[in-house]
Amino acid sequence: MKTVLTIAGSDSSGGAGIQADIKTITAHGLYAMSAITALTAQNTTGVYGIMEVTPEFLANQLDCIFKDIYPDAVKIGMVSSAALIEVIADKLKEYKAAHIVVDPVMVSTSGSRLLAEDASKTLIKTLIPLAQVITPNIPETEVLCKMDIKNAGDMEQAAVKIAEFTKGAVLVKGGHDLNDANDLLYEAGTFEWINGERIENPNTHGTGCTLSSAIACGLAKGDTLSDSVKAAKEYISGALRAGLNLGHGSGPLNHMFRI
Ligand SMILES: Nc1ncnc2c1ncn2[C@@H]1O[C@H](COP(=O)(O)OP(=O)(O)O)[C@@H](O)[C@H]1O
Ligand SMILES: Cc1ncc(COP(=O)(O)OP(=O)(O)O)c(N)n1
Repeated sequence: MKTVLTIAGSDSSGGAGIQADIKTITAHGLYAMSAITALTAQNTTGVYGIMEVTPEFLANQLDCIFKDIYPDAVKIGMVSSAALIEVIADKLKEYKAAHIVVDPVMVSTSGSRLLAEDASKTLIKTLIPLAQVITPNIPETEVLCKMDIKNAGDMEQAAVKIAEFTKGAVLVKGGHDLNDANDLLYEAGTFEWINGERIENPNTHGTGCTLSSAIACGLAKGDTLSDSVKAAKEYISGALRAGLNLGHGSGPLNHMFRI
């Protein structure tokens, strides 16, 4: 059985973070493992508290995983501090991890900062260059490339700029575009638009986490990046279309849509 490791934060409401990743990986028929970077007290209305693990404890989790069940792909989500980012980068290099997907989670859609302001530089310098693909949403892309994004042309320009300092591919996600849900994959100097119909559903909590772990599943199975992204996009659309109306805010996706 193929295995995927998620390194991310826990979402107590189960919609994003580690919980969304494990649901996604399991729904793809792969074996899910997790290294938790932080606990969040969170629900569909917002993030009300964050408690980080220590760098030593994160290192301990990663050693336990890599020495026993080697992951075929690794997805990285919320990592809130520079010290934790450095531990992850060191361990991924030590164990020669492959097929790394980095979702550069910075701020939740509900407006909470999930990455310390001073940690962005460490993320860019140490972790992002290890990734086969990074998956920023539009606000994260604006931070990474220091430009405003208003249209598809800006997304293309931003992807090229970001690829100058990442060694891998860039997937600029279009979920925050109010008209379309078109994502742009920039890989080895080539643009590929992966278009999607915008689904009218206010319950989009965890879309980014779900997309990145679904991409990791494709890569773990040996699919190309392009095919992995297309399949992940179909998975997101299915989970949004199936609908689920839980909580008082932006609720979670329906991962049971294929069952
Ligand atoms: N309403 C929607 N309809 C269809 N696809 C969506 C919708 N909202 C987000 N997506 C898709 O979900 C994925 C995650 O995108 P996005 O919401 O931008 O990320 P994040 O959760 O990191 O902010 C992307 O593939 C995006 O196109
Ligand atoms: C623990 C944790 N990790 C990540 C997020 C952000 O989730 P994401 O899917 O990127 O986007 P939103 O759910 O905020 O739209 C989170 N909230 N919690």
